[in-house]
Amino acid sequence: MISRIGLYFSSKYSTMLSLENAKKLAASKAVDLHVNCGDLIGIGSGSTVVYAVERLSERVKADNLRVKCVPTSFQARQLIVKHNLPLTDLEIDRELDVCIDGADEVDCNLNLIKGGGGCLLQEKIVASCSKKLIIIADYSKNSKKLGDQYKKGIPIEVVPMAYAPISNKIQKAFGGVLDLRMAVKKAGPVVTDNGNFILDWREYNQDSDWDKVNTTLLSIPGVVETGLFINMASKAYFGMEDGSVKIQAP
Ligand SMILES: O=C(CO)[C@H](O)[C@H](O)COP(=O)(O)O
Repeated sequence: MISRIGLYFSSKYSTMLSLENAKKLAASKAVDLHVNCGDLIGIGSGSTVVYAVERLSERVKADNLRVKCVPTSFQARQLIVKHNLPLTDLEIDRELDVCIDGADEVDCNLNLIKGGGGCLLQEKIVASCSKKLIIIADYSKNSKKLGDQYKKGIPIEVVPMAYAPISNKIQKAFGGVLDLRMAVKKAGPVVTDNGNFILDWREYNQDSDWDKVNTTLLSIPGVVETGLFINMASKAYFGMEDGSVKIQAP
């Protein structure tokens, strides 16, 4: 089901909305509609989540909203701390009301590619402990099939010593190309918050049964988690170029 929440910006924004403004629009709308006083919230990772935390912080100050936040990454933890929001974890709070997170791509069935920022493992754990996963994104993330928009590949977090045989196994089972994600401003590969490597899987079959593929990938020894979030999202909010918010629900 897809719906639109009217035009929020008048003449001032009559030109096309930038990606940053679209992210902000989606993030604010999702926080306003899905966060209630007393909630335990999972805080996702990435550039769109920055706007969600800013909106949360505004509501805490303006409306005396009481919330506690569980981060999905080092970046998310820093955001929570920067905005003086109460920090908690899954040892203390095991079931969360809502998790708000970004995505690299959202298909027409609300299946997601995540992990472009390398934080997929903790994101998936926190989302799995939340009653609902709300996705916030700009219009460029909205697609029909996984791979239509996001061309960098499906991120797969792996134990470092196993990255080469895992690449071979995936290539043999499903085809495509696997790249070991390399760091920028550091020699060698990206090392995740959990001390693992990331393989980005490109040129896969876009018509795959993603649930099955995900299960098969997870059965390979050394695969820690995949960036395929299948049947996990409750709703996605997209900030659109025309200043509206598109809501996608199952
Ligand atoms: O999965 C993620 C990080 O690992 C992010 O949610 C995803 O990459 C989207 O990020 P952004 O909001 O910057 O577009």
